Amino acid sequence: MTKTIAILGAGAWGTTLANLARANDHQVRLWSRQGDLSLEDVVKNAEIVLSAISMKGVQDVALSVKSCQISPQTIFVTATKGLDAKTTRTPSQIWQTEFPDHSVVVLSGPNLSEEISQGLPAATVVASKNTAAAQVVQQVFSSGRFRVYTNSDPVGVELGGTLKNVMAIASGVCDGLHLGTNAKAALVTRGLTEIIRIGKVLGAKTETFYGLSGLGDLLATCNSPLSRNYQVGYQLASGKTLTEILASLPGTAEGVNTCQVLMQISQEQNITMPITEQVYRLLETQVTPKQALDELMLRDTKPEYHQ
Ligand SMILES: NC(=O)C1=CN([C@@H]2O[C@H](COP(=O)(O)OP(=O)(O)OC[C@H]3O[C@@H](n4cnc5c(N)ncnc54)[C@H](O)[C@@H]3O)[C@@H](O)[C@H]2O)C=CC1
Ligand SMILES: O=C(CO)COP(=O)(O)O
Repeated sequence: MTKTIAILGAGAWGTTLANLARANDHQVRLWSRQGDLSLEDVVKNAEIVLSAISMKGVQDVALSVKSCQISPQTIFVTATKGLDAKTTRTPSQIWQTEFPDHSVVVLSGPNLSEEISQGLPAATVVASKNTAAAQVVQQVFSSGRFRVYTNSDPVGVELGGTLKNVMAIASGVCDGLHLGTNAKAALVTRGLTEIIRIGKVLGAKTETFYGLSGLGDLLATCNSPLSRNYQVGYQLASGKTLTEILASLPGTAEGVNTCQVLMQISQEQNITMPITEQVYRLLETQVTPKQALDELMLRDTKPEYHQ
């Protein structure tokens, strides 16, 4: 059945998702700060409101939507991969706080928008506490080139997409320094262990991180020059400054902000995050890429798995 869908954020991801929904004959209205349509007009009578806004704009946009006319049945979908700098909340937690009586669905997976725009096949996950709402969103986007799975762990799905961005920066550094395939495999695998350690404390289920939105997105983003986060790391390794890199980067690299928020969480909740800490110190110019590598390689020896 045709749905009326408001998509907020007309960047790379919002535009790609709009095209996927339109290809399935849904009525899509796209909103951006620079566009001609008002937020009020875009969300009016929408059965689904999907946000693909960069993390830094989510709280303000959610508050603006709150002052618009929204049907009680409207499903909110969030596709942002980040953490709020002020509150450390995830985007779905922000939307759910502002709309406590609505269903909120997280959409996240190994989804480099450039490949999807080219019509290449991809899969994703839609996760919600409300299974029926996740199934509605599944139907909206599913097609022969975009396979959509449901999941009942929204925070886990969301954190998989968010935490891997920091590992993608580290992977870019690893490739930029030409450290080889063994080093990359070690980094991504220990990165997953670190993601699971953080994710469990933040309320996610371990098994979610072994799925598309966890391991799947980690593999895609850590291995593709199309990833903006990977590009940040790769170019840092080549000697550019973060300011120079961000000035020429097409779109948002959420891992930079996420890394700062994670350091705050690490201190507050006493979670060990060695890779995240080195990425943070590198972004803050406290270490060089080579020093960050040495710090990780020369940590105390330990069993692979410990409590
Ligand atoms: N591009 C991709 O391949 C994918 C991106 N994502 C996530 O989707 C989100 C958006 O990414 P992209 O579309 O690639 O970024 P982008 O930089 O291309 O677009 C960001 C959009 O957010 C809007 N925006 C930024 N700050 C705002 C504010 N303060 N108020 C209102 N609107 C604001 C911009 O105007 C733009 O429409 C990010 O969290 C990203 O991690 C998720 C999956 C794939
Ligand atoms: O999340 C993404 C792929 O799933 C996009 O990665 P970047 O934001 O690093 O480009």
